[in-house]
Amino acid sequence: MKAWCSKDPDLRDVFLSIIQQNTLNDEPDAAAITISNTVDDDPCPPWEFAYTNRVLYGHGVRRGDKSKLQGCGCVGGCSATSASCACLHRQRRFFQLGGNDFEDYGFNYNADGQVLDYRFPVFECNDECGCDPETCLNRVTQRGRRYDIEIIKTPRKGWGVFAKSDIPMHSFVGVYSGELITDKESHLRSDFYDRFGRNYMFTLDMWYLKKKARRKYHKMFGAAGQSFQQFLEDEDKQPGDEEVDQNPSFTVDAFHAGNFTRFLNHCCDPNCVIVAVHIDEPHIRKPHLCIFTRRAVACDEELTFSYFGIDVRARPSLGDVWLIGSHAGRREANEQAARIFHRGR
Ligand SMILES: C[S@@+](CC[C@H](N)C(=O)[O-])C[C@H]1O[C@@H](n2cnc3c(N)ncnc32)[C@H](O)[C@@H]1O
Repeated sequence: MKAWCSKDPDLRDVFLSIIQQNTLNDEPDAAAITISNTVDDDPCPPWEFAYTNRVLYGHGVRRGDKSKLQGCGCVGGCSATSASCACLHRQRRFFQLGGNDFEDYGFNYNADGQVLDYRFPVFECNDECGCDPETCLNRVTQRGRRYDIEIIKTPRKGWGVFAKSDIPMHSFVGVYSGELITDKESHLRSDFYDRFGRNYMFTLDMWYLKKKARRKYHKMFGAAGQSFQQFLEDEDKQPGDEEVDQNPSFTVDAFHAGNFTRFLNHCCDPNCVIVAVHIDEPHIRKPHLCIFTRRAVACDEELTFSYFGIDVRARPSLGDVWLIGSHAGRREANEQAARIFHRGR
C-alpha cells in the first residue's frame, strides 16, 4: 500500500473533488477550477481550511432577520426603468449621490451581467423578490461563476489564482467567502496570523459604511447628502441594532473556511476589484464581497486585487480618501514583496 505523503499527486484529485462536493449545492453549473504546480512538489495548497462559497456567521455575529429583507414585487425580470421596483429604488439612492451622469443607470449591472460602476455597492434581488431568479438581470452573483480558473503555485507569493479563459471587463469572478467575525475578534486573530506571515482577513469597511464619510456627504451634497445620510442611518436601524452598536464593522476571515478567492494575491495595479453586493442578508453592514474584473483579463493572467482597497478619487465628487475595503494581508504582502525586491527576482 502506498504511504500517505504530502507529495502524493493523487491528493490533488482528492482536493478538487472536495471543492466539487462542497460547492455542488451553491454552484452546480459553475466553471471549472483546476490546480497546478511547476514550482515544487506540493500537489495542492495546504489542507488547512474547509472549502465553502458561503459566508458563515462566526462567534458573536448573528444572521439578520430574513423577514426584514426588502424585496421587489416585480414579475418576470426586473426592468431598469421600472417605477415601482424596490431594489432599483435602493440602488438608485447611491447613484443619485454621484451626480447626473448616473441617472440612466438603474441597476448596477448591464444586460451582460457586467458591473457598471464598481465603486458603488450592488443591491441584487433576493429571496423576498417576486421576479424570476432565472431571468432577472439583477441577480448576477447568485447565478455563480462563469469563468474557468486555476490555482497555481507561484515562485514568490505562495499560491495564486489565474484565469483559464479570457474574462471580459467588469465580470463576476467569485465571492470572497469565509467566517464573518467582529472587528474585535479580527484583531485577536491578526496577531496570530501575523506570526506565520499569511493573513486571509478582509475588513468590511466600504466607504458608505463609515460614519465619518457619511458626515462628509452631508456637507458636500447639501440636501441630497442629508437624505442619503438619513437613508444609511435607517438601513443601520434594521435588525441587530445592539450588535452593530457594539461592532461598527465586520471582517471576513477566510483562514478556516473559504474558497479559491482566498488565494488571490495583492497587486498595486490589480485586474480585479472587490464589490460589495447586498443580497439575502438584510443588514447593510454585512454585504457579500464579490470579486469582479476591473479590466479585460487574458487567459493565463494572474488575478489580483489591491489589499489596500480601491481609491475612489477618480470620481472627484466622492471626495479624496474613501476606499472600497481593505485586506489584512497587506502588511505581509508588502513585507514579502520588499524581501523579493531585495533578493532580486
Ligand atoms: C490572502 S493570502 C493569498 C494567498 C497566498 N499566496 C497563499 O499561498 O495562501 C495573503 C498572503 O499572500 C502573500 N502575498 C499576497 N500578495 C503578495 C505579493 N504581491 N507579494 C508577496 N506576497 C504576497 C502574503 O503572504 C499574504 O499574507
